[in-house]
Amino acid sequence: MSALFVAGTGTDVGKTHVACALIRALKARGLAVDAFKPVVSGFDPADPSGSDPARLAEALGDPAALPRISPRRYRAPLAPNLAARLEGDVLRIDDLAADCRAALAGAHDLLLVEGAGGVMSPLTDQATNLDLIAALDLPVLLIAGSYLGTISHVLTALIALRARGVRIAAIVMSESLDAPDLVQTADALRAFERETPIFLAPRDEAWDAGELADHLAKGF
Ligand SMILES: Nc1ncnc2c1ncn2[C@@H]1O[C@H](COP(=O)(O)OP(=O)(O)OP(=O)(O)O)[C@@H](O)[C@H]1O
Ligand SMILES: C[C@H](N)[C@H](N)CCCCCC(=O)O
Ligand SMILES: [Mg+2]
Repeated sequence: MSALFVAGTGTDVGKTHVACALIRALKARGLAVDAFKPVVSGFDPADPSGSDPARLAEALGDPAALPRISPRRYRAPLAPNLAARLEGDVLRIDDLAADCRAALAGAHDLLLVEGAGGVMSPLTDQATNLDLIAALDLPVLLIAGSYLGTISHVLTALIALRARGVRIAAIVMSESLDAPDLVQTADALRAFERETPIFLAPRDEAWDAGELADHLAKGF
């Protein structure tokens, strides 16, 4: 195992939620897991508790890891390049890729790299999450919601990823609020996507990512 890029079909679909559950499941299986989110926006330094890096750090069991997990943290809840510019920073894809490569060089069985927004969301003024995924040549764990409309978003993301030769390790459909039936939606997606395994993440306190962890532990 080495690293997975946790990409979303959009923002707020469940990337961090699934990544945290996967971290817990892999740690429970004795694997050395780490996480990295190259840039986070919507980050409140006065109250970082609900932020992506804080949640990832908590799942790792290392709350002090927050600044290491996300070295580039911006306040505005906007695309990273816009949020950074409001604070006088200009994000460059080469810098983000270099940060990710440094994290990849760390000691772990598996590193989860979480993007920002969806596959085609901008990270810089000229580069998207997909450009970073391609630059790093990482396989993707694609996270989708289960809201009405998600099937188009998943299939579109898959086309974009495959157009750049990106390998997809698995798809996780994370149950959205006020959404149609999760199982029915996943079955409807499977009718169009037969190549990649699709795992469900129901909105259930008892759910854990054990099945996904076991699948990934076999290699991807
Ligand atoms: N399966 C689920 N069960 C319970 N809560 C969920 C589930 N999926 C997502 N959520 C909740 O939905 C919200 C958005 O999820 P999350 O923060 O993981 O999205 P994201 O894709 O990481 O967003 P961003 O693009 O900001 O990184 C969070 O409050 C999260 O806890
Ligand atoms: C602030 C939010 N939670 C994410 N971190 C950033 C989402 C950027 C989406 C950009 C876009 O695709 O329009
Ligand atoms: Mg997130």
